[in-house]
Amino acid sequence: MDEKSNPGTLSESSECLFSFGVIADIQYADLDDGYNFQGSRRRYYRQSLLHLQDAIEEWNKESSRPCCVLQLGDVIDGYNAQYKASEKALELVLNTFETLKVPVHHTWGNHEFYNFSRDYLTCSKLNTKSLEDRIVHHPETVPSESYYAYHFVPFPKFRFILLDAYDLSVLGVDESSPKYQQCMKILREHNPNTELNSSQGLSEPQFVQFNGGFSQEQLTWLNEVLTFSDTNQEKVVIVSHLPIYPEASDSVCLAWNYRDALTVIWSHQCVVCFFAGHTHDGGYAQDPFGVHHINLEGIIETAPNSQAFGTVYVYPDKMMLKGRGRVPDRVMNYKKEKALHL
Ligand SMILES: Nc1ncnc2c1ncn2[C@@H]1O[C@H](COP(=O)(O)OP(=O)(O)O)[C@@H](O)[C@H]1O
Repeated sequence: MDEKSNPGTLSESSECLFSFGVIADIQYADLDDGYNFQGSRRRYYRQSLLHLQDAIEEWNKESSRPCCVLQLGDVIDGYNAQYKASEKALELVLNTFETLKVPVHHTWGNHEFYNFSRDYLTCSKLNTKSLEDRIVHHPETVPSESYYAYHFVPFPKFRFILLDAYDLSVLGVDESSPKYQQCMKILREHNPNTELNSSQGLSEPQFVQFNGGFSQEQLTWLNEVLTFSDTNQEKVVIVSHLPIYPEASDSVCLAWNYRDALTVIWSHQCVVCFFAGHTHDGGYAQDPFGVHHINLEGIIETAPNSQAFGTVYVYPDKMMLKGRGRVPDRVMNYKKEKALHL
């Protein structure tokens, strides 16, 4: 399904319940324009901050303000580390987010780990876990401190889950730690290349250093939250920096163990959609279980005369993404027998 429609003009059978904003791969740096590794896509490092300002301005003036914004990771570019500008760049971006009149939920991507350690991020304003929801009498739905993931309820019967796609990763972890050794072992088992960022010759091209995956512990937690949501007839939106569905993404950009995440999600009814960043090109596919996978176009590769963000309008029977600039509109119907009865 790849319908285009305008939530503003579509004749609605029911009213919009609430909305939320989405934005990905800002990758700000105080640098002249450059290119991606392949040299095929221009990157607008300074412009990215102006794109963010523009998005915030639009969200702030929407007649019915979004409940929150989901920032899908890679908020500043890895180049900042090279120029010892990481903290300054982060401060600029976070100061810009301060002008947003609704809460922002930050996801962590590879560029966060090029600039900062996991410990640093945990103590930074990029850790928005304080916005999490705690379900009373359900300790199994409380995430462990060993990964950065949480869930929250922006509107009754709708649960949002932020996943940590770098829970298994060699990025951001101390090289002397057992976790680093374990993750390097996984990576080397799947990638014999000297340059671990290269996917050349790999049967599973997602096993590159700039990706990561989900630990069994995190997947078990996800399963518990989805079980609760199924039982309570909630609708669920999942967010991760890395995509998990091959038909919506470049195969190199997928999470290492994307199949494990899909297996968990597919064993539940409640998941409506899965938002990811990382690819910059954008992508969409609905999987055989009816879950909509959206890879959002990245701000960093968005020309000054365009835009790349969206607002998702939530209805009792569907969600509608209204894209701005190079983000297309999408209609995401709920699984037929599972329309929400309010
Ligand atoms: N095929 C490759 N071979 C070697 N290094 C690569 C390759 N592709 C990407 N890299 C490196 O991996 C890192 C992440 O790549 P990049 O395209 O910048 O990721 P992102 O899309 O997240 O910005 C960069 O340091 C880049 O130089």
